[in-house]
Amino acid sequence: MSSTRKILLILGFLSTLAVIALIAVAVTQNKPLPKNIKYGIVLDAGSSHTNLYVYEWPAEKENDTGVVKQVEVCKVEGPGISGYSHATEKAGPSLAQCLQQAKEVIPSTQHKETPVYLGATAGMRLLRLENESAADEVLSSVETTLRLAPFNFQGARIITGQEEGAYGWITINYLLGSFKQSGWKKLLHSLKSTSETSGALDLGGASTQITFVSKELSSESPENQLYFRLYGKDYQVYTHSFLCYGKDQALQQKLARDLQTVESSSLLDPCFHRGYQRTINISDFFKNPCTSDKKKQLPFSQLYIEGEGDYQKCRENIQKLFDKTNCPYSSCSFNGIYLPPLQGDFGAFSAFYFVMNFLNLAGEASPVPLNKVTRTIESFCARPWQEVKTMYQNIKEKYLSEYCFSGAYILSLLENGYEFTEDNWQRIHFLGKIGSSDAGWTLGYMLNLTNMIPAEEPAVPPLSHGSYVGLMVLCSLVLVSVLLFAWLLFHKPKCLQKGVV
Ligand SMILES: Nc1nc2c(ncn2[C@@H]2O[C@H](COP(=O)(O)OP(=O)(O)OP(=O)(O)O)[C@@H](O)[C@H]2O)c(=O)[nH]1
Ligand SMILES: [Ca+2]
Repeated sequence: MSSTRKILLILGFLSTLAVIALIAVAVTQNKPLPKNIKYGIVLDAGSSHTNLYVYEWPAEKENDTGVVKQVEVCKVEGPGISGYSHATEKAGPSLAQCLQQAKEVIPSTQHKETPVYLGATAGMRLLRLENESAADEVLSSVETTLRLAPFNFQGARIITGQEEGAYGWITINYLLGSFKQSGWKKLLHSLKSTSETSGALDLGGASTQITFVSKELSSESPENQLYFRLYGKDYQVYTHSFLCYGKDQALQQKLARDLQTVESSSLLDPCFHRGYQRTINISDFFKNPCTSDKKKQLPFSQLYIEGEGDYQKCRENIQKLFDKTNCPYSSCSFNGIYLPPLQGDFGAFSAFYFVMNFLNLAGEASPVPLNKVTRTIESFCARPWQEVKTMYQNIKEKYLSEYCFSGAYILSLLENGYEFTEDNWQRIHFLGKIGSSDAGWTLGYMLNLTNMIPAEEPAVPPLSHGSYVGLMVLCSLVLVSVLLFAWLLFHKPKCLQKGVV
């Protein structure tokens, strides 16, 4: 064997060895590391009920956007915690069953390090206004129960309407991936310049929130203004929470107004179906801070409501809840509250979604035009109660009987309250979940309290580790081939010379 051939063989052998070594490195480097999962628990103590959420995320990716996922939701049996004002010691124990469920979902080795937060919203804000000591007792009862659970208790408090709006906005934009894109996606997005955030519309039982980024946000109303720096970008956000404008309290407000003009103990209500009947107790009715300013002495203790099923009349009736007469700012929604011009897309969740989804108007594929929405609600309201009840036998009567009112209320709030028009109505997206996570304030609350949203963008290499190793292997292969080719070209071995091969 000639010496050139020997060298060629050795070179070939070495290159093969190098390639094998590189592939081995690539494979071992990319072996999935043992999963290190972290968990967090948030209890949403709403006015109508409490939900317990369990979230999980990979420990090493804590600061990436979109990595925290909801893995469990547990609906607490019975009323919201504010419903325990007459038996405050029972508020905490009502959470036991859902805490047990959380214990089963989260591996026991992780219990001690899993943070648990409870945030109470409008129901407790109202109870605090009505009876502060009862509200304190309810909170200390839930705190006692949560401290006894094996998790890392981080607090139980009433959150403000501003926080509720802000965290709802953070949740949906975190889940939609509006805050940050990494690697190639970021480049694509910067080319298309589509890194806009979505506004958030939340309709609860006792309050409703509107939150969105506004370019024209002036300093007219500082209490409606929020500034965030998230992943290296500044956001100027408008938010407002209307206490007493959640759908249950809006109905109470409407009935309080109706009671001002009733002449007998029976009332014909256009917002309920024909043939529907309901009785309400007057004695407690005006204790509620949402109705107390309409307090009136009445010669009867019970009010008999009978449905009339008239959408137009119902809308007119509801419209009176939105006072548009005075506005001390450049523009207002209602009741003299500042509202800058509406901007961008909106995600509408909780009761906005429950109601529109029931009426097949959530338009998951493409938004349903406003005139079709109106027609559908109008014809739903006109259906007799017996027919509705027979058709939807497995829906709770409380929910079913109120879809007509709720549909009309949602349209009033959005059209008359916030002044959405036929055009920008199409920018409202009714959504219950984004991926596996419910839309709501809880995820944003946890992300904030666990410092999982950095103010500055973490320095992330443009390529993932896998792509980096792959690219290195590819480059090395190309380099070896080029070297071999060059060597063959300049030192043409005898075996390759004409006549020899
Ligand atoms: N149709 C229907 N209504 C629901 C459902 N869950 C809750 N609701 C009702 O929808 C309204 C809003 O519910 P939530 O968003 O849970 O309200 P909440 O958090 O208890 O109330 P806030 O403290 O004001 O936020 C209430 O009137 C509930 O009774 C559901 O699954 N279907
Ligand atoms: Ca809520």
